[in-house]
Amino acid sequence: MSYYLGIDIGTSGTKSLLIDSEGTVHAEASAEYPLHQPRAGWTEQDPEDWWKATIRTVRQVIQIAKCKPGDVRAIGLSGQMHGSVFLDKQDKVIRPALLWNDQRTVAECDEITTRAGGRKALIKMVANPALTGFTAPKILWLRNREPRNFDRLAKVLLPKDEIRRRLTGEYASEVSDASGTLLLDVVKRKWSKRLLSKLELDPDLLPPVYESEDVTGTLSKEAAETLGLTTDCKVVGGAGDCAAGAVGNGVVKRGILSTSVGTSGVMFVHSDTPQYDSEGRLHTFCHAVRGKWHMMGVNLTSGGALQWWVDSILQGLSGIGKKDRYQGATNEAANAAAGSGGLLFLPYLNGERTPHADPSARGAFIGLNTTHQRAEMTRAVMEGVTFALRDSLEIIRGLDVPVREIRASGGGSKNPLWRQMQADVFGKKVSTLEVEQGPAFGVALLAAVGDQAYKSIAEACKATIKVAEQTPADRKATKTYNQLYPIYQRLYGNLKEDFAELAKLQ
Ligand SMILES: Nc1ncnc2c1ncn2[C@@H]1O[C@H](COP(=O)(O)OP(=O)(O)O)[C@@H](O)[C@H]1O
Ligand SMILES: O=C(CO)[C@@H](O)[C@H](O)COP(=O)(O)O
Repeated sequence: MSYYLGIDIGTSGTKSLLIDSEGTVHAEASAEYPLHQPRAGWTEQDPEDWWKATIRTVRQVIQIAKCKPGDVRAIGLSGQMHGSVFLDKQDKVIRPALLWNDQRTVAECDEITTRAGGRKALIKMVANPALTGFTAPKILWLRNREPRNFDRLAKVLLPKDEIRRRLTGEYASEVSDASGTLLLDVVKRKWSKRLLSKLELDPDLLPPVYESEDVTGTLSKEAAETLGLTTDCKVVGGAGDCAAGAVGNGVVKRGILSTSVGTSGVMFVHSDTPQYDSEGRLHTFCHAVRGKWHMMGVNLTSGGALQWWVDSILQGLSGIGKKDRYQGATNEAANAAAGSGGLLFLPYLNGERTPHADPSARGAFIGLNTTHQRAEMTRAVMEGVTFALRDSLEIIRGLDVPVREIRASGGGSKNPLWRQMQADVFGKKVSTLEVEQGPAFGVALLAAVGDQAYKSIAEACKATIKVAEQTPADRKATKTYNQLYPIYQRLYGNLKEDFAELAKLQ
């Protein structure tokens, strides 16, 4: 039998999953790792942790599925986008990777916009404005703030592409993840020589860029031995986790929107041509589907807000272990009514991207009174995150993009309360699929396409993706949320200047 392996280098951990050519999942495994915050607004991870989690989870799935090494024909890689792995000439990691939600590059975003000749000129070259989380500002930050490290710099890789290097010995990226560097000509699907030259960056810093289903190499002898696989096993381009999740959710045509509550929150729609939000609130990136694009809105702290609330503030619930902590907290939240007794939560704990693009935005509970208990506060955190997703939905609807179906994914959407809340806040039924590991499943499908088990990604999705459950909106709850949402929307504008003052003091 032929098997395909999907590996997703997420922010909270790595997930690996093994499917056969019919798309049946034979094994799944995950391993968590820490996120380091040396200062407020800075987020870093050690690429070595991703590699160790990759080895551990791949060995686990091979063991669970009891497959022969030679039966694993191809691997697809997915991962958190925008992160910067800085390598020297000997392929040594120079410093910890800066992540997608790191906010230290405000000055470098201004520098990029100026060097490009203004925001409009920049968007013309790379389809997007400069945002702190993207990769190009991180490279400039290294040049400006750590010149000795910059002098050693030979290659910059995205998180999943660093894992590819360790698997195959090859430097390579693919169009969907490369779009989030701010250095890709998204329309032409190749590196923007023009912008690289304006930024005085050597194009050799970047790896060759492929389409997502293309084979970029095979396992090296060392990697094959470490993982218990063979050197015939191919590695395909794969995709950034948002596009990979969209493939795993079957969002490969217009009309379906996917929402993801992972550490970040994502609202994703397919487009047949490059389509733009004139205000730059949504990103316009290449899709993992050849010759197609997508738009998405991204919230920097989504499931991450519940993680912060449960781990840092509640610090566990009596009698509930770490593994069940989210379920324990959300079971309690289910005892509070929709609307959390008029308590609102702004989830901008790490600044925000869509719709505010403001690194200084901060989190807040608004409307507290003495009747509010822990249940209301936990529920308000979940509702605040869901309102933030609705902000992206409203922008997408405003651009006349058809939204006939909403598919919910990510760790948070495994939770029935959060699924119901999404349906109620969006005022529309949400579906979930039989396979919940969106990005890992998506890139396992890309691996199957790369191995020619399917003619196209669309064909692979049609054959393998099945809706498991539909959650209709509850009218009464939707009415409550429709009263609260306009207040939620106004709060950021009312607090913006105070957030900026506070951020300076943190
Ligand atoms: N049972 C659960 N109930 C509610 N939320 C959950 C549950 N399990 C995970 N989550 C949420 O999912 C998030 C992790 O989602 P995941 O898609 O695995 O993220 P990432 O890809 O960023 O690593 C956690 O931060 C948490 O908020
Ligand atoms: O920044 C983005 C997309 O633009 C994030 O979606 C990251 O790609 C991280 O994703 P998760 O680890 O939360 O899935």
